[in-house]
Amino acid sequence: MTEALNREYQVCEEIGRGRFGTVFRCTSRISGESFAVKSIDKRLISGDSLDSQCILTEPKILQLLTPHHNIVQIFAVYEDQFHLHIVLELCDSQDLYHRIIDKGVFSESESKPIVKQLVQAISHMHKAGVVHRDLKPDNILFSSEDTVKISDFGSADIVGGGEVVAMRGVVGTPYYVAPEVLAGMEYNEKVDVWSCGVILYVMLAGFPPFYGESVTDIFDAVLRGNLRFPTRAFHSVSPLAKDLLRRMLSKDVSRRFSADQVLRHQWMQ
Ligand SMILES: Nc1ncnc2c1ncn2[C@@H]1O[C@H](COP(=O)(O)OP(=O)(O)OP(=O)(O)O)[C@@H](O)[C@H]1O
Repeated sequence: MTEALNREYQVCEEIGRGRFGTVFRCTSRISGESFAVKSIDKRLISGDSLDSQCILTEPKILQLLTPHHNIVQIFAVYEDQFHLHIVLELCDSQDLYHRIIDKGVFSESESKPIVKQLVQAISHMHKAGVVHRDLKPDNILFSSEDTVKISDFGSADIVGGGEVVAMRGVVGTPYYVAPEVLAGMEYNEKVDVWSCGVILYVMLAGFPPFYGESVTDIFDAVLRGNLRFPTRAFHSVSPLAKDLLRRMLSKDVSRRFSADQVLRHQWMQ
């Protein structure tokens, strides 16, 4: 562990592991307050790879976006020859992925406050020219029972000075990734609205809108983008919720809602 980190924080138990690092709970030696610290061993990542760009992108983007009530706050970065330590707001309430597994299905009134906070954070990101590109329930953390915090900006990118322009490159997770990304086309910030639409659908239905037995089948289903609302899962879902889902999951990017349009939709009121 980097000496400077140890001087300021007492590093405690491991709370998670990702592709690039291990996350520990830590406490400030001054205030006694708890935080999370994501520690990356730079020796495990080859110098000029895409992965090494990812680890440096995350603190840079978090610094750009902080503070926002629904984005994990960054407090400090410590770097030495071998390690990068990112001190973050501690989000120790169950993440959305595990909530979905435990609950199965959310009612509209249960999903609304979660999705609203999510879209408020997405709108803030997009205004700053940041596209997350990997929104999925595993990256939606909670700092308390009902406060959403978007995390894991390792796949995010900054595009233009607050102006989001066209991007390329396949980034994301099969069920949640937008069709234009898979098609290898240029894409923009609306890929995050698509992913958020998939998240809302999964919460209301208990299963994803575009499904397949293998990764290739999932990709094919996403590319077809044939949105259905099976009666067994949607019989009690309101027409307004379905209307919003259609607008968030529009294959035609120009017709797909922006984050601000989603926030203004009647279902959100
Ligand atoms: N601020 C935080 N507070 C509490 N737990 C966190 C925090 N950030 C991350 N974690 C936990 O640590 C785990 C690893 O997080 P990390 O961001 O390194 O990777 P990841 O989300 O699994 O994504 P990837 O491997 O795609 O980068 C997460 O699954 C989460 O459970």
